[in-house]
Amino acid sequence: MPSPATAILLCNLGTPDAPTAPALRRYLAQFLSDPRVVEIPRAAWLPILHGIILRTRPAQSAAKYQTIWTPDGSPLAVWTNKQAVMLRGWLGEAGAQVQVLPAMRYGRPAIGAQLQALQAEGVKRVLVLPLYPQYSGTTTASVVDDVAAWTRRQRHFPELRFVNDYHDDPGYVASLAASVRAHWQREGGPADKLVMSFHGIPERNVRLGDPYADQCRTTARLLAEALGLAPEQYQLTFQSRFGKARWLEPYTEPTLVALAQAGTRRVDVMCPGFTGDCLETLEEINQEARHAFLQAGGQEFRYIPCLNDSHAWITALSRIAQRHLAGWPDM
Ligand SMILES: C=CC1=C(C)c2cc3[nH]c(cc4nc(cc5[nH]c(cc1n2)c(C)c5CCC(=O)O)C(CCC(=O)O)=C4C)c(C)c3C=C
Ligand SMILES: [Fe+2]
Ligand SMILES: [Fe+2]
Repeated sequence: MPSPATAILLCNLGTPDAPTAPALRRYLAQFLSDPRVVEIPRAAWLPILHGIILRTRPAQSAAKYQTIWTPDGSPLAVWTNKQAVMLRGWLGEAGAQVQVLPAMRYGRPAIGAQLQALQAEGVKRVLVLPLYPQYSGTTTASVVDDVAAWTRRQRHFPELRFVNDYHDDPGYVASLAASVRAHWQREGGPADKLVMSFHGIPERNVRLGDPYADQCRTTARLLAEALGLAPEQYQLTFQSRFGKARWLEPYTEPTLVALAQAGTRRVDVMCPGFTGDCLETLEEINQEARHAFLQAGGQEFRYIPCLNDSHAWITALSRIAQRHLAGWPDM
């Protein structure tokens, strides 16, 4: 059978090739020299990046990756690859003949290399679908920049469409709600509080017009409504602060410590902005934040896994894709 003329590029952040300092240095150098991620002027930032950060952080981060690495590689890559395979299967069952390739903004497989492979196969149309439900200039726009860096080098490129966000998509919210209900069923009921931790960004980006914070708040509200939670039963927080500037607040770990100190005994903790488990969820939340909560007097820290390969999520993702593929031939 000839390969389909339409493809989806399922884009994620990317991850190092190995949990080692040299692999982390390559990955972090690419990530942190993206002007979408660090907006400090190049002339000031690059000496700090190469002279300070890339001398110390690679070894520290490698040690963290070692604690979550699997026999099949980095969890972020494992889940992204599995989601791509499942999405293709789901769309095929729905009668849409599409190729689905995973692609990473940093590291491999690179977005440009995957677009080149699709072009070589004769693909005529590509839907770029980032695995970020909430739009941010730091993530979604950076994927678009990378696609544009490839089109700039092509004389003739496929027709392109981009998904900006799906933070309020009913299927996405329902799949999150289903994951929480399944967790409550396993645990015998809800904890005292549900903490929804999203990746942070600098507060300045939001002041300058990045819609990310609003979209996180909307996702959290819709999820709470789907679960029938009153405002005092859940809390939205932001994690993974990087650097000294002010980031979106409240910060996840200090909030968990404050909750424990104020007498909250049991927490359910989830990361709705991450569609697959990765370093930020498995290490920063399920190891570091857990430790901080228990050290501060909390009794039980119950981590709720990301959507990963849940059927409700792949169904939601295939519906999001189908909506954006509508009107193209063979859909
Ligand atoms: C989900 C959305 C994400 C946003 C928004 C985001 C912004 C952002 N991140 C950094 C710095 C780092 N992030 C790192 C890891 C990382 N970040 C995301 C997602 C978002 N980042 C994911 C999925 C991951 C995990 C990757 C994995 O391999 O599992 C890291 C690397 C790890 C480390 O050394 O700590 C850095 C650095 C900034 C500066 C930023 C916004 C400005
Ligand atoms: Fe990040
Ligand atoms: Fe982190």
